[in-house]
Amino acid sequence: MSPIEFLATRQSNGFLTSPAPSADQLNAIFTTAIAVPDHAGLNPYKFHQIQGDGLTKLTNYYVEAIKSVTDDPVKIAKAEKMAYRAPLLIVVSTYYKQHAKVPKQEQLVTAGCAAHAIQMASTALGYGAMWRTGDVAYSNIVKQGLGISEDNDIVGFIYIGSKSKELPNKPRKAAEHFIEQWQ
Ligand SMILES: Cc1cc2nc3c(=O)[nH]c(=O)nc-3n(C[C@H](O)[C@H](O)[C@H](O)COP(=O)(O)O)c2cc1C
Repeated sequence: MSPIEFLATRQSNGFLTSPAPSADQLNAIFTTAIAVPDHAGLNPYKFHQIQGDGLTKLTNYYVEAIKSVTDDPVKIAKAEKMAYRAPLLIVVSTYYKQHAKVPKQEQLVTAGCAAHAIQMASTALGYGAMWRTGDVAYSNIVKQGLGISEDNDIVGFIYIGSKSKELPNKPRKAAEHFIEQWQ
């Protein structure tokens, strides 16, 4: 598959199981994450690599976060399972730096690019990956549990694992609908 074909046909896969990428593969994945465009080279991101007992610990924060906004037993039961959707979870958050020429929004974009790179590198290695957020991404309880300051943002939870199900290629819209030939 050509690089263009790879980029154009990428898709998420949330049907994930063990094994997760190996240590060497994870090193390769993180290497792509820190190779993204980054104005002034601020490295305005942090990655939490969470597996095993970490998923259990994170679940406690997920549940606490959901219980703080609802007492709906269905939502609480969902929160108890969420972290175990994959054997590996990478939480991508911002790590904003003060810089005269690089506003926070640019740093957020860089962190988003890093999240995309993590998903793409995982896909390139044959794994499935799914970028998720939801209430838990915007919860100070979860942020505090992970040691992320309130003034930073969780950009995404990237769930990664071996695909338990192959998905058919998703039809995409033609790109021309989104392009204006401006003169
Ligand atoms: C910032 C961000 C947050 C997302 N959060 C969720 C989410 O919480 N739940 C979900 O089902 N999909 C979420 N998605 C979308 C999926 O990751 C995925 O992109 C979407 O289902 C389309 O599938 P595709 O990537 O195969 O085109 C999010 C995507 C982005 C970029």
